[in-house]
Amino acid sequence: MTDTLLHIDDLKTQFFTEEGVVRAVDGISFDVKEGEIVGLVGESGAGKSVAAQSILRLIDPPGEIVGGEVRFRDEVLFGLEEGPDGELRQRDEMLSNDEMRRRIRGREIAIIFQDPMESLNPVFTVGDQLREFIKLNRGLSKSEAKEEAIDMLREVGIPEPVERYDNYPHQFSGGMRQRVLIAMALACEPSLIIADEPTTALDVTVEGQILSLVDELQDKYDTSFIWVTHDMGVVAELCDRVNVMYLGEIVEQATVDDLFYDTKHPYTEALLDSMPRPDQTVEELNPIRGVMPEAIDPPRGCRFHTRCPDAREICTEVHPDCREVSDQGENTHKAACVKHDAFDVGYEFSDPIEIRAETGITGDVVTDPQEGD
Ligand SMILES: Nc1ncnc2c1ncn2[C@@H]1O[C@H](COP(=O)(O)OP(=O)(O)OP(=O)(O)O)[C@@H](O)[C@H]1O
Ligand code: NI
Repeated sequence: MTDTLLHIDDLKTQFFTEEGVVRAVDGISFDVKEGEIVGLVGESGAGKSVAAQSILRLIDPPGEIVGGEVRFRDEVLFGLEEGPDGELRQRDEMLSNDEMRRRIRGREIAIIFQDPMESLNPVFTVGDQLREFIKLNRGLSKSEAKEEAIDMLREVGIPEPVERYDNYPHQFSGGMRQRVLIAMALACEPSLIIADEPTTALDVTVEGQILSLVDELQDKYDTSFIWVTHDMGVVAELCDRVNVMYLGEIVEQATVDDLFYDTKHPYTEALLDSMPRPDQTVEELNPIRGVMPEAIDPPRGCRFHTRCPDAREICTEVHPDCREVSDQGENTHKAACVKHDAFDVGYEFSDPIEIRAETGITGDVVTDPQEGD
């Protein structure tokens, strides 16, 4: 059996804005096992980045993690409990900000962002930045750290690493800069790397090269990954297991094969239908109808019902949790859709609903007319 590295339970992160409370991450649970690549997939605004940042407690005001638990091995990265006054407070075992900074971030869990220029300083050479990072985090001497930095550049496929060491970030292409960030992430041999759409800005060829590099490095170092993407093609190529996110929630959770060949949630189906495939012409592509409602005022019942082709009256009333829907055993395939027997709320006797016209063709943002809960 493989061990659980990261355990996320009912995690909630909100932004307290003037317009109201944005429920960006609204009770998600998933695990990452040792050596596994776990996908977090969904449309823009689903809450993927906020989820990724919440794991490392990188949420700034007006945002706040308001509930749930994040465990890394046997350490509590985030956890609340009810105090004697009935108010929620941080648990004693929860790591301090200082411990998060010194022991966890970068060393145990590294994060790679979409835009490398945000993580690389334009006024220092790529080599110097990598060397300083390694020196600081691994307590090596300057010359040892430089040697290690050059090795890492070679490892991630930068040609002529000795010469490239002295280049500035702007002298690197986008793909090469992402390779540098991967080198930086790997430099402390973390157990987990969280990658937030690092290949989205790259063209498909370069993206393909980076994905195979990650695959290779993952094999070699046995690093676990959380790979954030909106692209089901990337999921298919890279991931072992997948979590599909919609409006702050995980609506389906399965192995890649089960997700693609035994899809259980209509939203996942819609995502897969909208993905270009070699056996399809462009005309056959089916974009998902409508746009995702705002996380500030999510629809009642199932949050996807305003866009769902399978929606019935019951879907406007019952808010489904993400539960086991396969008969293959526990924790194999979960979905948050009441059309499955596991829910037993009378879906089959419920009337289909007309999807309101404005959610369809025009693509207007739908805010639910019903008052929130
Ligand atoms: N600083 C902030 N203040 C207010 N709302 C925020 C803030 N950051 C994120 N949000 C909101 O949280 C929700 C989730 O955003 P998030 O960036 O996690 O989405 P995403 O799935 O990563 O999308 P994308 O694919 O575009 O990166 C969105 O509704 C977004 O508007
Ligand atoms: Ni994002």
